[in-house]
Amino acid sequence: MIDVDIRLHVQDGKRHFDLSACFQAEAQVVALYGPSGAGKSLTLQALAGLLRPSAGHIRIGERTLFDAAAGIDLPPRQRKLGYLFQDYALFPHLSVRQNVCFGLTDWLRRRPQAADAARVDALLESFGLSALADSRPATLSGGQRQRVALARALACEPRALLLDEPFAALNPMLRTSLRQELAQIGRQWGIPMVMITHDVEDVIALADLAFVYEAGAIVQRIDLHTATSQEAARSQLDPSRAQARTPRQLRLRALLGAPD
Ligand SMILES: Nc1ncnc2c1ncn2[C@@H]1O[C@H](COP(=O)(O)OP(=O)(O)OP(=O)(O)O)[C@@H](O)[C@H]1O
Repeated sequence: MIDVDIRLHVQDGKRHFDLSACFQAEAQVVALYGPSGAGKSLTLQALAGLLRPSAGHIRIGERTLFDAAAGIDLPPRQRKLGYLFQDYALFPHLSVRQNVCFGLTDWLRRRPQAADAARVDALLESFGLSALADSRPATLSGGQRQRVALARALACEPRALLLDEPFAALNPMLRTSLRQELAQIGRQWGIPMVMITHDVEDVIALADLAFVYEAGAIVQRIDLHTATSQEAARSQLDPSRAQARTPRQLRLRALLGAPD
């Protein structure tokens, strides 16, 4: 269960932005969807503990990560969340294995402990990265880089994964296959995910629940499963509807305000 109710103000000189985001979700994959500049990334940064809201609370499962009234504000590391940045933010001078290990080591302890090293090996194996373990990010394809970033985000055994536009850096052909991969990873690891996206197809392919953002607020909640069954019934009643997209896709695209 993810329970978010936050107010946040950011300012840069004369430019400022107010966010008021409130959502509750009991779902494997939650999408934050909406136009550029609507406040999705600020929400994700607040969840991760990189930005401090002025009011409200953030709870994931039994844990309170932030509660302004109770004076609770866990530092990012203690929040136990994996963060996948839009451009993956891999360290160019480190190998694939060192990138995946990064959160498990520090300046004093440069090598992971045996149990951590075994988990990293298992992660590299399950992400198909073992043969690339000693390679640098610059020599990898976009899909391989995404997998390294995901493996790194999972290495610390997070309670939830935060994904900022996980497919933005990929070409359209790769997007389709990596959406399926990400869905499989979510099921396999049983980790809830909060995903930012601009792309309706990401929402349709992956999300259980979507929250639509507009100008710093959430204006709509869409349950993708309910939408699917309603549309299935509708298409049986009216099979003459457009063929180019499935009825489910059309219904969801309409809900999300996407062009046909
Ligand atoms: N530190 C800051 N100071 C002032 N304004 C900021 C700051 N950080 C973000 N903003 C503004 O807040 C608004 C929301 O930003 P945010 O990054 O959350 O949007 P977004 O919905 O994630 O957009 P995108 O989909 O393009 O990433 C934007 O107009 C942005 O310019």
